[in-house]
Amino acid sequence: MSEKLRVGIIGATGMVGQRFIKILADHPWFEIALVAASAHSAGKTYAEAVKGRWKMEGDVPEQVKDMVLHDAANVDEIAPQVDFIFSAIKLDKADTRKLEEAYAKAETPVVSNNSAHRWTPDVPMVIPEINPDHTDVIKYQRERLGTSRGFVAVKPNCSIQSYTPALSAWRQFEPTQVIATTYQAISGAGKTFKDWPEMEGNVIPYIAGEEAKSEGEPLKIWGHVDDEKKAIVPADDTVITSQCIRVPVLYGHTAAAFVNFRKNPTKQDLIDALESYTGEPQRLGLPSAPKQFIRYMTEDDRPQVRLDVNYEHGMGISIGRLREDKIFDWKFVGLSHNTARGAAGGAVECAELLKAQGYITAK
Ligand SMILES: NC(=O)C1=CN([C@@H]2O[C@H](COP(=O)(O)OP(=O)(O)OC[C@H]3O[C@@H](n4cnc5c(N)ncnc54)[C@H](OP(=O)(O)O)[C@@H]3O)[C@@H](O)[C@H]2O)C=CC1
Ligand SMILES: N[C@@H](CC(=O)OP(=O)(O)O)C(=O)O
Repeated sequence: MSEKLRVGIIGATGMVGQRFIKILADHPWFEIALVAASAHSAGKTYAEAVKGRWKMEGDVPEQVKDMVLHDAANVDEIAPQVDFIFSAIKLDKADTRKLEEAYAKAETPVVSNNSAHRWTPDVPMVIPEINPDHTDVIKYQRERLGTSRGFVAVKPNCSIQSYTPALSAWRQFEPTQVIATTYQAISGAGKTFKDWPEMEGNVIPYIAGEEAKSEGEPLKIWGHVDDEKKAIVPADDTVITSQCIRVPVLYGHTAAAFVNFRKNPTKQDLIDALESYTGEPQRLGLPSAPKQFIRYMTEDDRPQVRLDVNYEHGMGISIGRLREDKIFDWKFVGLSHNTARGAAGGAVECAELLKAQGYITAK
């Protein structure tokens, strides 16, 4: 590859924005051309803006330290300077939808972490290993927006990524009912223990809006592009119910899940399906693709957050404790990294897929 694509990060100063900076500091296809955040940060250098709130391991990467932050609202100023945008802004949903579409209409594709557009019917919500074909809907979105290259694509909520990959590997056995309880890290709320000391030794049984996302988003991911409706139609053959709990962990969302199937897989069928599950990112050799998307751990006390969260650089999913249940058919535990696979890493892999498919190009 000769030239890297120029990427702008909006919301670059937050927890997810910082993870984007870390991942993209040394990316073979993309280079950080511009950083933006709220009007409050605009005009500061990146290093000044994150002073005292840099939450990543290691120092702020050299190449962004002296970059001057833009106000993300200045679409006309930002769009001409970049080939595409990663969005990690935290704004209310209506404003986010408007801002992300403004970039798309300025012919600048947006790959977003924000939940605002997840249920826009012609916006693909992509886990590249699972539903890479959903990007087919982009042609209909471009038709609606009147663009030739601009569009919005999103990655799903972080907590679903600890159980949805396993259920996706098991779609062939026709899962009908699922209970998923998630144990979510505080970085999911953009926080560390320093910012949120009440979380030390504590458990909070409420994360606003999370249960609806946990129950609904996998269905869109398992849906299909309907050419008549020019939209993604969610699957309706699985019902998920969930409870989402905040726990005193910095990185790593764990899920304890129960599942009923229409078919009758054995334990070995289920393990084989996990271990052999592979997708477009592996086939295409995308730079962020884990070699092994899902691993099965046989030890009784795994996966553990401390030992396993960074599996495949935080891009792999660890599953364990698969066993028969008295009420449901099977139960298991899953773990994923919420700011890597679950946020910035998942979005970067999605952008790599979009580039490989020809949707993101140099301007
Ligand atoms: N943390 C996680 O694990 C996950 C987060 N997400 C989503 O990613 C997004 C970012 O989350 P997170 O990084 O945790 O949030 P943070 O609160 O850590 O960061 C928010 C970012 O948004 C910027 N921002 C705030 N107000 C505005 C504004 N008016 N205009 C432009 N930018 C603004 C902030 O800039 P400034 O510094 O100037 O205030 C900052 O860069 C959210 O939508 C979140 O729901 C998705 C999956 C997982
Ligand atoms: N709500 C998640 C993080 C998040 O931002 O989710 P979403 O991308 O769906 O808004 C958590 O607190 O762990």
